Amino acid sequence: MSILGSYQLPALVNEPFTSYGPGSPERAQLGNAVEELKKKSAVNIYPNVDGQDVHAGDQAQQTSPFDHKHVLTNYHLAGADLVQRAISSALEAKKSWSKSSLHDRAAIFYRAASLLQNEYRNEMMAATMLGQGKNPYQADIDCVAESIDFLKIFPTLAEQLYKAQPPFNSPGVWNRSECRPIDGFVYAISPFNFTALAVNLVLAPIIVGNVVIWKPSPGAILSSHLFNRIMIEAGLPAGVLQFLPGDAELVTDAVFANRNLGALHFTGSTHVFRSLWKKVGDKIDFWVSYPRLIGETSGKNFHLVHKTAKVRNAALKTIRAAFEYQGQKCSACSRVYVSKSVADEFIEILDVETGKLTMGDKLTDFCGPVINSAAFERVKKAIESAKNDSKTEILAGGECDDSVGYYIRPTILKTSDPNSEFLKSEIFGPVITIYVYEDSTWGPELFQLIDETSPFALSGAVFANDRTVVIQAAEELRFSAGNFYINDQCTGAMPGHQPFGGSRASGTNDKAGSITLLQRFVSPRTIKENFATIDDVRYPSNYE
Ligand SMILES: NC(=O)c1ccc[n+]([C@@H]2O[C@H](COP(=O)([O-])OP(=O)(O)OC[C@H]3O[C@@H](n4cnc5c(N)ncnc54)[C@H](O)[C@@H]3O)[C@@H](O)[C@H]2O)c1
Ligand SMILES: N[C@@H](CCC=O)C(=O)O
Repeated sequence: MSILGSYQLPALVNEPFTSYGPGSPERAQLGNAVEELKKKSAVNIYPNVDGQDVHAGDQAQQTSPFDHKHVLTNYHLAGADLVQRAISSALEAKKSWSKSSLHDRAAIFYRAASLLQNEYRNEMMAATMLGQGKNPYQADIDCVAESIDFLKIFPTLAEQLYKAQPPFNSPGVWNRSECRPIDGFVYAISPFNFTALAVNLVLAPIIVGNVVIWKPSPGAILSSHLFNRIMIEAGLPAGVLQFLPGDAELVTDAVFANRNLGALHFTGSTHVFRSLWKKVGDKIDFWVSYPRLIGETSGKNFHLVHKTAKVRNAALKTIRAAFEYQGQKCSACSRVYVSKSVADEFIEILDVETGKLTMGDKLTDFCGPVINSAAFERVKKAIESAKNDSKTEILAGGECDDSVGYYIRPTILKTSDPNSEFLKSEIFGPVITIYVYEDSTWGPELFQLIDETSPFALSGAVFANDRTVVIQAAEELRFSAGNFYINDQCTGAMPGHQPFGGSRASGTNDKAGSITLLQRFVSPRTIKENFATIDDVRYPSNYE
């Protein structure tokens, strides 16, 4: 549409969290939606290309981690030919999408936000809860609040990006800058654990005029499919977003067989991102341009508790950070360094309060299952190895039961070895490891230990009342975490509040839902227009 006005985008307002408290109408409505989904027979889901479902050949299933006999979806897998077709028509769709106005794109995003806020809220909540193993609170902050925030914030961020213009103009000259989408198409690969992260992965490129080939996670097919439907209903033109569930390697190899890859937008584990980086690097002469590689990956996030900390506050927030959503947040706290002077009190609170956490599939349960059998076996193996480690004791939890769902009790380990494997590697489950430090080691020795024990640098927190201590930790741990918290848990970053991402082995730190992320998806063009004419080739300095 022609723009015959200087439009202003609506002011940003965060989507509030819903309480789902006892007796609330929203709890009742959600309960109905969950029961309805439980009773429903498995939904057939297909790759969606140009807005149309494509009945592909092979199939797979998404089961509920609460009950692995409950098949939520039978989904069809995209083959290599379909991937090529999807890329070709996405590139065709890009011809008009890249020229559309930001306001028209924004209107689609706002419409999608409204659909998610209203018509689709409970369906999306049920899909995220049963599909990804979340309770109402964890699902709400993810598939409703954070997803809507992404839908609303991206147009505003794109507007800010577009507004950045060259500050200098010589007399008679007008310099302009335009944010073209990048060459080719964007390939987005999403993780299972956050519906909102899939939203971020596909929408960041789209708002600035790119087209996206999306391979959703097998652990989040239902919620991903629903989000794709919402975007279609909101008016996203056919071909701009191609939804391609399928075998991860097959789809990726088919995508990487096309020379027009403009960017990889990935969220998931470090080892997968590294393997993808290598594949792209190995074919550097093949690509039309230099594919941009954007990845937010794993973490080994810390809480550092000083002797001046409010101990109960630190312990309770540690429980939330470690065990909410069964520790399956990339930001989850998985190692705690606690001062010897307060360690007994801290551990006692941790132990007592963790023991009270309920686990199951009721709406009121605090903990649920881990996502699948592979995750269950991985976490169980880590707990087994803790049992056999002479320097590690299990203070709480450790019980694993996959008879119905993939349940693992929140587990607290304590190690006397500052270089323990349990302080280094990501387990990605409800397991936390405590290391008690001597108060005398506070300072460079302790900071170096925290900084260098693990290769990751995603999130971390310091708990202390003494301001000099807070300042010292914030300074000395500057490169140990991309998201740093003071007297708060190291999870729960919100778009527009605490843009999220980490460096080192944790990723390229482009920050989900931020202007720095959008910058990765534009290829600026500078335009200089000169209103003056010349009639002599020489400059004054050329005259004798
Ligand atoms: N830093 C962040 O913002 C962030 C956010 C969420 C999750 N994570 C990380 O993600 C991990 C958990 O998520 P996950 O289990 O979905 O991760 P994952 O790496 O197993 O899978 C992520 C995506 O990659 C795909 N994939 C897997 N193997 C592939 C291959 N060989 N080629 C191409 N694609 C492949 C999967 O199908 C999925 O879509 C954890 O390590 C967590 O820390 C990081
Ligand atoms: N924004 C979320 C990201 C979690 C990643 O899996 C958090 O900070 O907890």
